[in-house]
Amino acid sequence: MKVAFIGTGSMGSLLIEAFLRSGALHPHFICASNRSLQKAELLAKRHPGLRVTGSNAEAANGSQIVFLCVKPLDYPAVIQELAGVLDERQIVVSITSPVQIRMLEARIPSKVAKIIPSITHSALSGASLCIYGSRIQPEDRLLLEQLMSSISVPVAIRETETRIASDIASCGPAFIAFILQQWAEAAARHTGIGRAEAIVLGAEMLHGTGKLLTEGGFSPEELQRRVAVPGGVTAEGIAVLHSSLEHVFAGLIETTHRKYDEDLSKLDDLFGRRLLNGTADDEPD
Ligand SMILES: NC(=O)C1=CN([C@@H]2O[C@H](COP(=O)(O)OP(=O)(O)OC[C@H]3O[C@@H](n4cnc5c(N)ncnc54)[C@H](O)[C@@H]3O)[C@@H](O)[C@H]2O)C=CC1
Ligand SMILES: O=C(O)[C@@H]1CCC=N1
Repeated sequence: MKVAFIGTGSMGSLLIEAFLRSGALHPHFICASNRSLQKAELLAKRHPGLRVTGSNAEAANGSQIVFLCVKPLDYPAVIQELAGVLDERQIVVSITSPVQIRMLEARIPSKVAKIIPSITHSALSGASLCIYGSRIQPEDRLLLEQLMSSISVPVAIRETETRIASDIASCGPAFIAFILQQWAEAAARHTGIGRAEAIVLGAEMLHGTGKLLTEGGFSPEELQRRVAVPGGVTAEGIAVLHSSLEHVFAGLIETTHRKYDEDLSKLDDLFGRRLLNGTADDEPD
């Protein structure tokens, strides 16, 4: 099975290397393209056999699955380049949340899916969020879920849930890392423990907590009950978090959804302009 990756930045490279490491894909069956070819060439150097090209159309041509790994506002240009080479047998996978499946189905003949990945896939873990377009057949879905399960836990979601699910699964590692950083810095400031030591302790704690919440079968409520012994320290700490965090998550969700809506309307505009004029200004890397 030939698989193409358009865009070999952070997420495109991460997906390619995770699929290779898991053994799901072999370098000889991957073709990658990137606007600046040097970035893709680094991947080819690390993985002999992997083909790279500066032409998105050449990468996509004849590939059974084409992963689009560029930023949302770069989609209209990439789709315009690919429209002439894609056919109805190919599966095109968008990895970005604001690009709607309807936007792609209106412009290319291929089957379209949206799969939002997460940096956690580089540790062959985390949930990948799968949304299937109207042309995706049961066998296409099976193929995509088999591929994604080599590096993640594929979870089917509705397109209307993309932003919130992506907040948790894809932005979540950054949000949790930020909380850990703040916690470790406060610990260092207030107690004199080393920041690095606090981060090691926190990272091991997160690893174990994640395991308990997944394979351990714990719910968040059970986990709190088991740790917060009556009259103990944890319950006092949870009371502080309860009052301090009350509005934090509502604000977070409001902000990410506002940004998503802005991107969505920019995309509608950009896709519309490309359809009318056949072109639009491209931003350099
Ligand atoms: N970074 C993350 O944790 C996650 C990112 N995503 C999505 O992945 C997408 C890519 O994000 P990153 O990899 O972080 O960004 P990035 O900026 O690292 O990579 C984008 C790549 O696309 C290339 N590119 C731009 N225009 C191009 C064109 N016309 N043809 C070919 N290549 C082109 C750029 O040179 C760059 O290498 C975004 O849409 C983002 O929403 C989704 C989930 C998680
Ligand atoms: O920050 C972003 O826009 C991307 C989407 C999900 C994670 N990172």
